Amino acid sequence: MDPIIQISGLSKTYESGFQALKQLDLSIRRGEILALLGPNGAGKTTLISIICGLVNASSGQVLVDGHDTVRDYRAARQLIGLVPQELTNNMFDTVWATLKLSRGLFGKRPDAVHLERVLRDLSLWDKRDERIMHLSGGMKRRVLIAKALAHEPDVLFLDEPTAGVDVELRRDMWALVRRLRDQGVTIILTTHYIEEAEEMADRIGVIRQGELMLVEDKQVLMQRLGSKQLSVHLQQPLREIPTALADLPLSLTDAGYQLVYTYDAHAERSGIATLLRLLGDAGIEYKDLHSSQSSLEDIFVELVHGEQEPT
Ligand SMILES: Nc1ncnc2c1ncn2[C@@H]1O[C@H](COP(=O)(O)OP(=O)(O)OP(=O)(O)O)[C@@H](O)[C@H]1O
Repeated sequence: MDPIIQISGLSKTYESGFQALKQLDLSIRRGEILALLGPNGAGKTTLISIICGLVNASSGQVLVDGHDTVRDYRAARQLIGLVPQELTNNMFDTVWATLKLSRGLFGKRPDAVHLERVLRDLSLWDKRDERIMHLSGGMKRRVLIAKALAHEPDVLFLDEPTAGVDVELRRDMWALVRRLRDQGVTIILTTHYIEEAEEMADRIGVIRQGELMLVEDKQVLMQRLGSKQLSVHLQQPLREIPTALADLPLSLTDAGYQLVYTYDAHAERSGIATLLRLLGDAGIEYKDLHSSQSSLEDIFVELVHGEQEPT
């Protein structure tokens, strides 16, 4: 793995005493699309704000392409484009002036060709001479994205990019994100929408109460989703899985009273008939059989709402 961002032991306690991030470690791969899922207040915006140098961490370190975001702030920040949740444009400026200024702030030489491309990609070219205050809400959000791309960042953060936007803008944004990824830009997006993570991401991370509960390749997660489980509740507990069953994908739980068999939900043969025959041959009796299939939604709900911390 070639990480572009390395986060280690990152914690944040706000002045109120609230701990928003707890010892978070994460490596973000160069060129990937990483979706960070999590409920309201999980710490996603805090994490992004620390990486972008807008909020100070209480402890821990963030390196962006090897540059420490505190000691080497300018070099690190220059590599990053941030599309925040809230509108932060100067309403009196024109679209073109906003982009030009933003590019200049990052010390990049003027490049009208690049800015034109960005504006055309976001269907904003016709609006380039308009003052931002005269644009619709959707157009203002497009300007936020254009502004984040004006200095040609290597990493783009999108904080809940599609919350409350219409279908057309959502589709345009997804297409743009894919194009940027094809150009080698690393993209991190936060979202509440599981479908968005499924549709867009190479990897999915789940944050809950300031902790990274899981970060996994989407394909691996989807494979796990494609698997089904059959639970066999036994009459008598087993101390271990008998040798006759050793080749099957089985695990023993519930103090030896339950055998869990995992199989591919889409396979032609589940192998259940073989399992039951082998159980019979080995003289293992069971009371009950129960099958289940999990979805990304289940995994997410379980992770996020699973064990609530005592309040
Ligand atoms: N400046 C602050 N002072 C005190 N607490 C804060 C501050 N900013 C955020 N918090 C708290 O930190 C927690 C994490 O907030 P954060 O905005 O990072 O969550 P989030 O995952 O981005 O949520 P959302 O999905 O709602 O945007 C929340 O409980 C929030 O109330």
